[in-house]
Amino acid sequence: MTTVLALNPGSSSLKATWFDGDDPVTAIRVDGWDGRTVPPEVLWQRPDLVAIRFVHGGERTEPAVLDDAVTVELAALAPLAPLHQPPALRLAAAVRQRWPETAAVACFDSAFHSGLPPRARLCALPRGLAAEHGIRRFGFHGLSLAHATRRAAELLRRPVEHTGIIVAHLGAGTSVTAVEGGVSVDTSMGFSPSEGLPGRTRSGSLDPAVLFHLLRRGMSPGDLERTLTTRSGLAGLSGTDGDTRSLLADPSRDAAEAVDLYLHRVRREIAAARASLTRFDALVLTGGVADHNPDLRARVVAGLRFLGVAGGPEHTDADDVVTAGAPPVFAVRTREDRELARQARHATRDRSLR
Ligand SMILES: Nc1ncnc2c1ncn2[C@@H]1O[C@H](COP(=O)(O)OP(=O)(O)O)[C@@H](O)[C@H]1O
Ligand SMILES: CC(=O)OP(=O)(O)O
Ligand SMILES: [Mg+2]
Repeated sequence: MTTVLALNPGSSSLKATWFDGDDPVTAIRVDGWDGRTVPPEVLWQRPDLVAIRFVHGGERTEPAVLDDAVTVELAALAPLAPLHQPPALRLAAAVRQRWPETAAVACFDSAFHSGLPPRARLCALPRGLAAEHGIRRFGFHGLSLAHATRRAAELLRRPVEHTGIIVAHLGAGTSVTAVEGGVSVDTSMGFSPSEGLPGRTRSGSLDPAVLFHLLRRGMSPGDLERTLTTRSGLAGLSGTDGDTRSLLADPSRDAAEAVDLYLHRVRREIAAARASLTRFDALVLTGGVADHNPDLRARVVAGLRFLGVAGGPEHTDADDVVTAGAPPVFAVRTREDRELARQARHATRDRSLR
């Protein structure tokens, strides 16, 4: 049986899970990971195969076995995912150095969105300019979405081809995606994981005039990028570290306003996603916030009665919570690790390397 190490460098944590076949045997989570040093416990035991989450795969639609050429290609995308791509590249370098004989597979968040239709993929810029600079919308959180979509179809007891769902991934990064027939048809993150909803430290979408204004007032492009990616979002609004646990424990008005804005923006994005679907069979909530905080889940759902979503009786199904309604709400536990292991096994199934 193949052992797989699944590595998920998120913007607020590093998660590692060892699988024996399909079964997770050990998992560790390093909260507040600095993205620079690779903690030794993450590389404690050599697996047969390593799967590494890269949020940005550019135009790639499938996982790729990491070699020098793929690494150079992924490094070129670092400016489009500054919180994620450099740490993932460091992790990949450490893995390849430690276990040069072991295949390491890059699995991409963006690949789940490779079927976005033009209306969701294009940016409303001059076409020539967008083409010259490779500007288009990609979408992220795809490994989480792939698992959530599969699980939602199981819970609906229907083939995935006959489902229309909205998935809100509520983690340190926040996104909402409309998935029809198992395919992403629209999503709130775009060219980079900075578009759309505010995150723990990311501003999310802003009027572009805010950027011109700050640049004209003397802020450098580098400072602007750092401010919008590491000092904004829930952290910037509240003066805390932006973790929902810190926000909910903070009695200040700023923290309460940050939570209110977050919930409002998540609901607004869910309502917008409904316009991208021809059918709406379930709302799926996933990501660290949804996994750990039933109260915040209920507060998102409480404002969505106009979509037919309502807080009804709940039951658990394996790791997940089903709230009855038409459509129902599924709190699907985030399992990017399972998806990583699945994709890496699939990508290397014909290789003698394993
Ligand atoms: N026990 C918990 N209670 C409430 N919120 C939590 C808890 N654990 C994690 N979270 C929330 O989940 C967020 C992290 O989500 P996660 O999806 O793990 O992020 P990432 O993958 O980007 O590191 C934290 O910022 C925090 O807001
Ligand atoms: C894409 C993204 O924002 O990921 P995470 O929530 O893991 O930081
Ligand atoms: Mg994450």
